[in-house]
Amino acid sequence: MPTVTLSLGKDSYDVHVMNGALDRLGDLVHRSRLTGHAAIVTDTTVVRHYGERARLALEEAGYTTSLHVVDAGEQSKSLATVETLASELVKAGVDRSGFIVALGGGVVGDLAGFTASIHYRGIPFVQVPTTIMAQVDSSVGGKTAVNIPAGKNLVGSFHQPRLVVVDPLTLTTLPARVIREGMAEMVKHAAIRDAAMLYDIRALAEETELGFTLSTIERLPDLIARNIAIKARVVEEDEKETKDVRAFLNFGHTLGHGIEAAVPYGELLHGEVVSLGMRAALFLSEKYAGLSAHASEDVLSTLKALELPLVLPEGIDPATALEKTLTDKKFQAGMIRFVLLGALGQPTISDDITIDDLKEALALLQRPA
Ligand SMILES: NC(=O)c1ccc[n+]([C@@H]2O[C@H](COP(=O)([O-])OP(=O)(O)OC[C@H]3O[C@@H](n4cnc5c(N)ncnc54)[C@H](O)[C@@H]3O)[C@@H](O)[C@H]2O)c1
Ligand SMILES: O=C(O)C(=O)C[C@@H](O)[C@H](O)[C@H](O)COP(=O)(O)O
Ligand SMILES: [Zn+2]
Repeated sequence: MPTVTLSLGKDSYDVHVMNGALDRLGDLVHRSRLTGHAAIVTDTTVVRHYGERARLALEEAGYTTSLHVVDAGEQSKSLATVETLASELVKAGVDRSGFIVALGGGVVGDLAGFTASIHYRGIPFVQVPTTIMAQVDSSVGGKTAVNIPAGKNLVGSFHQPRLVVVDPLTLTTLPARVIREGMAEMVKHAAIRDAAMLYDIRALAEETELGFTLSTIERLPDLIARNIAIKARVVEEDEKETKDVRAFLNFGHTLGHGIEAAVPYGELLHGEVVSLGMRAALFLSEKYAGLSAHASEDVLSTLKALELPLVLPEGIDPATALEKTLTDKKFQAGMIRFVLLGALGQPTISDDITIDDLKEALALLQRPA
């Protein structure tokens, strides 16, 4: 099975990618030397598909388990859910020798990871991602967070998982919209580190007509592992985002997060706003960083092949999106740190983007691509 190792000193861990890995979860967890009670955190949709299999795999390896189910969707990434979950963990008898297993998409991973980072001042957790978004991006790297009304991911922590177990076969039950939005982060990885991958993503989009068949899934582990490796190398270089390297993973996210927070959380999926944010960032990259129109088109055509949004949906007020963008974490000392591309695979960070530039980019998003 492809295994990607994140080398982060005492916080190093493996990401195993294998069709069927879910049924080997107990064994893999055991090999990572975790002991104690396994508290499985999942959502109302994922529990129906994979809850029992995860529980069984852990119990067969000798773990006691409990199941903690939150509502499916972005609205569960909240401080209120953290409090409910933490109370449930206490009630279930999860003590400091226990650990959390985050079984689900990026919402469950971010929420469960954040809870693990503060519960009893920190317990270990394992990521078992079940969406493309979570398998190629959110389960790796240790960023955990919840949203608050002021903005996306504004309350969070860095807490690396002890282990990540990726089973691409779990993607067979994903709705097409969730597949598409997850692949936006693959496009991001391609844009910042691996331009050739744009062709593979387009081929996959055409071949599957956006629903994964079993024969496609057979080929997914390599593509997923390639994305994880891109992210792993960036995280190893700049784990806590202090060196202007990890911020590259935020390509398309600054305006994206503003747009995401401009409507009730969950109305637009994360990958959808990253698609919009990437169109805006490509425009600003052409204007300020010398990105060629041809390179820009390469990325845009991939987003189009995935049928991801490139125009602001009706009902999104650009002024609200701008206001929410101005509270993004990338603002420091009143200046926005914006990720641009000088060329495909060559991201840079600019401090020169002004509010007028952001307004111009939002105006662009109201015109057809
Ligand atoms: N921490 C990070 O580095 C990082 C990176 C990228 C995204 N994120 C966060 O991830 C979140 C988005 O994650 P997401 O796109 O996975 O959304 P999600 O977790 O809400 O999952 C999308 C939907 O798919 C359902 N689902 C999950 N797995 C399924 C399966 N196998 N079969 C059927 N249905 C399934 C879920 O119940 C949900 O309704 C956002 O909050 C975003 O901010 C975090
Ligand atoms: O891991 C990272 O670093 C990323 O930026 C990955 C992003 O895809 C992800 O959406 C992340 O949660 C955004 O981080 P934030 O610090 O902007 O909240
Ligand atoms: Zn993201």
